[in-house]
Amino acid sequence: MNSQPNNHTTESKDVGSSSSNSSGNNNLPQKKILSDSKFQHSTEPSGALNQVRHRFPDVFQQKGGSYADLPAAKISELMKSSSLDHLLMQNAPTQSLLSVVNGILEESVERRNGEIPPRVACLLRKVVQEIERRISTQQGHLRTQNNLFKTREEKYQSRIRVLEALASGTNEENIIKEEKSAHDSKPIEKIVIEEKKTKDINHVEKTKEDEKKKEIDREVIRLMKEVEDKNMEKKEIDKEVKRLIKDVEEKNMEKKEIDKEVKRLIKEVEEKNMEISTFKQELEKMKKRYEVQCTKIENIERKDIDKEVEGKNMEKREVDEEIMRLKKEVEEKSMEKKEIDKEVMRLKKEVEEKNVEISTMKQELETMKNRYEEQCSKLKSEAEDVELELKQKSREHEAIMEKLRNKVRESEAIMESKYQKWNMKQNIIQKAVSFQFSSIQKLKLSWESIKQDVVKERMIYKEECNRLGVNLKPLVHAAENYQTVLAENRKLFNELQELKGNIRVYCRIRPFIPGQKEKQSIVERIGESDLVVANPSKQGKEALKTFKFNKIFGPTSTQAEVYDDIQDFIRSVLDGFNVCIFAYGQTGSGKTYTMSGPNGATNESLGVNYRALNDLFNISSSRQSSIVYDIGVQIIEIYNEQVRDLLTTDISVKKFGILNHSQPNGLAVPDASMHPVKSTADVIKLMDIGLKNRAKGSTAMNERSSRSHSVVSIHVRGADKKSGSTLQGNLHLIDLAGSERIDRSEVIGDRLKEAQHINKSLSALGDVIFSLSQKSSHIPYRNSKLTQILQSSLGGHAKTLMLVQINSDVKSYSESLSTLKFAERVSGVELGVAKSTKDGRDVRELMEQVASLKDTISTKDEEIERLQLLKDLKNVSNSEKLED
Ligand SMILES: Nc1ncnc2c1ncn2[C@@H]1O[C@H](COP(=O)(O)OP(=O)(O)OP(=O)(O)O)[C@@H](O)[C@H]1O
Repeated sequence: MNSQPNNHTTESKDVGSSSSNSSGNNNLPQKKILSDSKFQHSTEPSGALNQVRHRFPDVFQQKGGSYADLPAAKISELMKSSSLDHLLMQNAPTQSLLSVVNGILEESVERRNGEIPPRVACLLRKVVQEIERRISTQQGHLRTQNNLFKTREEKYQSRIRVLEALASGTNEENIIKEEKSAHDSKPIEKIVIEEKKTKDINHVEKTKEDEKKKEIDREVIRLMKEVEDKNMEKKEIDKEVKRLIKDVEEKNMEKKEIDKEVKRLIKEVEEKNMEISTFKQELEKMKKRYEVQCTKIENIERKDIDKEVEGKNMEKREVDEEIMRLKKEVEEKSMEKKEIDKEVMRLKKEVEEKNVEISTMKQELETMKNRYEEQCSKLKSEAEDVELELKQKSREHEAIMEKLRNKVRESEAIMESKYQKWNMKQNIIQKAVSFQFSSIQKLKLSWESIKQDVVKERMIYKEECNRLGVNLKPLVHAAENYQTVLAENRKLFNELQELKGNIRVYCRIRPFIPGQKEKQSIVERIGESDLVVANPSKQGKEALKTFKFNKIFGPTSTQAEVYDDIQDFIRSVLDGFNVCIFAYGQTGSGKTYTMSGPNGATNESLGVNYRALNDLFNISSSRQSSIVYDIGVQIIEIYNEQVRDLLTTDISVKKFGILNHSQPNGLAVPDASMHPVKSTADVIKLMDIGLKNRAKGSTAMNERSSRSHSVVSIHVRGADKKSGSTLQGNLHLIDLAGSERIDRSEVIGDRLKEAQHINKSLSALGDVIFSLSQKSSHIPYRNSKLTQILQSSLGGHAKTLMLVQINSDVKSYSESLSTLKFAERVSGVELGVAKSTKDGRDVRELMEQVASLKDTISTKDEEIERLQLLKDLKNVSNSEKLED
């Protein structure tokens, strides 16, 4: 029965598809489903089935046209080998079996007048039994399927319950954990603070966790809803299945009845067949008896025979009538059989219809089952997914909970350690507090004693302060006298200057200018204050001539070195002295260089004018606490015995008057413009303007020789802040015109006139200085404009510095010699080395006086500093007292 029919391939495919949808645990039901599918396919007409249906009558016809004619062996062979039995054995479709039965019945009706051979009837019974068996198997399968559905449903229900339990379990677990954590939080204030911190840290994680949980819950609720929907659907499907099963059962009952009817009819047909066969036998016997009678008649007399024949004919007619009757009866039976056949056909049709219905129902059932299975599998996969997800979530939850637990454990440990630390600290603090308490007691006691000491100290301090106040008085007095001391110091300094000589002569030897052809110098030796020049036209000692000045600057001397020795004069100006610095020398000997510096001078090459002004401003600003200075500048030139203002563009003033007697403002040329200056930069600007406006001309000795005397007058007015007294000082910085001899200058006309004026004024200057040094009663100031202007700065307490410039070139020997002689006349007589020697004792005394005064000043300075310190200390203590 297990051997496969032609539709084996289709079945295998069905098996494959159903097995792919079912789980491995359901092998047994799957097999049943497999046989169901077999059954199902057997109901459907297939190619193989039609083949069997068409082939079947041919098989019977080939065997001699009648079933009755077939020998028993042949029928059994047919049954066993190729046809019905084979079909049965091969698990042929039910439709084919029914077709076979139908064919047999039709055959028996058509060919055998309703006579069905008993073997065929037996075969029919087998077929009917097979159909019955299949229906019952189908029924069983349906029941198993139903059970399977129920089992699956239960399984899914249990899974859903597990999922629900899992979901609710996670919630409960979380609630339990939360409760546990809440329970663990003991109401220790410090721990609560710590726990709060931990909770705050975990709060964010918990919120995330809750959100995740809520999401899972929502997913579970959605799935539960889906499961409920599916259950509802399943219930409906179950109801439908039950209804179908009921229908199938009803149909089976109907079929059973039909089968019974078929059986009864078959029985009837068999009985009729038996009757027919009995009748045939009797007919055979009668035939035989007739033949015997015929032969007997032949042997008997013809008459007798005829009579007998007539009788026999009568008998035969009777028999024929009987046969006719029987035939009629057979026809009736045939009619009956036909009716039965019709009934069978109708029943068959009905069975077919029922089968179709059953197959439709089965198909429906199958589709529903498939749908149900699909839904179940989907649900299952979803449930598995959800289960996996839930597992994943629960694992994540577990991990998070583990983390939280670890954190809680860690924080517990930390709290424990902190608690212990706090306990230790508390103990320490308690100890410290008790220790401090005792210390405070001690301190209180000592405080009391200190208080008394402080009172005592205060008394002592007061006394000390009073004493200090008494001591401070002379110091304050001394401090007040400081300015006086300073003034005294200034006075002494100027006295010292005077002792050094109010008219001083410095000699500077110009170096050879780069590019100068002849570099033969007349200077043989340069000392500190003496200079030996050699006459190039003479030899030996005769050629040498020694000149002595206050200071000699060689060709290598820098501008700074020269100014270093001039600086003291500048200080005197701020002390209210008139100072006159002028450069004297032949053209090109470096007068302008020394006084102003070269064109585009740098810091290093700046001349006396700029350095002096810079110092003036520096010193005045250092003294600004005590004296306020106002500085003004005038720049004039004396050209051809005419005074010109170099700082004005106003040409209306043609002649500048010169005041012979010093005015209260100290101005010799009051009409010249006065320019107040605040810084060196201001003065530099003015000097630049003056230099540009200065009259210059070309001489044989210098291409651009200064043809006038330039006088830069700086007028300083100081006001003492404390005393209100004022002082006035003038600084005249004079760049004289070249002192060369007229014959050597090779000038004529205007230039000659210029040179004559220059020489005249220079000799007048020499005369004035000489007269001053001789302390003559008459000083010839009026001989030139230059001496008139410088009158206030040359006589009296004025200080004069003459910078004698020498060009050491051999060619300029005679000019240099006359310059040196002029300077010697001025310095030698005025300084009066001899006079100085004469008054050596007085000078020494004065020098000693100066030294002792300097010592006094330094002592006073120290004392003032000390007093200042004491004063500061007193102030501090007073402020402390006030704070107390
Ligand atoms: N000490 C020095 N070092 C370098 N160069 C110098 C020095 N003295 C003068 N000179 C240069 O010599 C030249 C003449 O100098 P300067 O013009 O100063 O002479 P001067 O006496 O003013 O002439 P003048 O009377 O004709 O105006 C200039 O080129 C100047 O730079």
